[in-house]
Amino acid sequence: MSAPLLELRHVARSFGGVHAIRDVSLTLKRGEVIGVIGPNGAGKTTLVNVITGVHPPSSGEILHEGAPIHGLKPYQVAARGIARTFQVVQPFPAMTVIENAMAGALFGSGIRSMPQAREAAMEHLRFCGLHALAERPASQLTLAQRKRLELAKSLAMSPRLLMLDEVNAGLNTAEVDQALELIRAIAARGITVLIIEHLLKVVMTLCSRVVVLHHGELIADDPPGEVVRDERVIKAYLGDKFAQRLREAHG
Ligand SMILES: Nc1ncnc2c1ncn2[C@@H]1O[C@H](COP(=O)(O)OP(=O)(O)OP(=O)(O)O)[C@@H](O)[C@H]1O
Repeated sequence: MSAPLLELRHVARSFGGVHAIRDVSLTLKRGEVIGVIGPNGAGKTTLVNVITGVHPPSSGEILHEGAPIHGLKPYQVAARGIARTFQVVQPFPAMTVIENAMAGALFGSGIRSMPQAREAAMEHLRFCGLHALAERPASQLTLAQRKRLELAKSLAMSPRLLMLDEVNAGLNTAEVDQALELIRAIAARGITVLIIEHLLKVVMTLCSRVVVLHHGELIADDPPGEVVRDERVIKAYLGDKFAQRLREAHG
């Protein structure tokens, strides 16, 4: 049997006396869409940061297709096809939309020529519905468009695992629905998606599995229908009334 796409074994990361994540063990399989939820400060972004080499784990192991990656630098992790978006989207404002997407193509995908990078960038802008804005300065984009550009830039890196950190935060209902469609289309390409999300609607409709963090600990790793019935999750995060509404809305 081949090794899982990604495996975390007893991973912990502390900052001074703060245990941002503790003893997290988790396996991601190819083609899954996994949600990560939990209260503010639960360790969700730290989880992505340790996987991507931004903050190496204090202890534990991270294996990508069976090979350890926990000592690698972020660019080395990216080169293995592991990409992420940031909670606060920061396109290079002085560059055009297509130049931003080209940066992704040149950085992560192995493409080295500018015409090829441009072609790849345009394809990803089209996929994300931004091709008509290709020559605009990135600074002119709306928040929803900036988030799409962040996706296009990450996709241009040809990832096999894409981690989305609150990609829907600040969007209105219509924009969230459009983003949902886009994330579905990304997953349909066979890219494994790990999505940190506060909007439970997104998690309930998109994810086959939901990981719940609380005070840095993984307290659940189950299908969404089970997570909303899990007493620990209800107590730590959802609350009784909200959990009840979710169960009613999603059977
Ligand atoms: N670079 C850092 N230096 C110091 N403390 C940090 C750092 N990064 C995270 N922390 C701390 O680790 C804990 C987990 O933070 P993290 O950002 O991972 O949580 P989160 O679940 O993503 O929260 P949110 O939903 O608010 O984004 C918090 O107490 C945070 O203050």
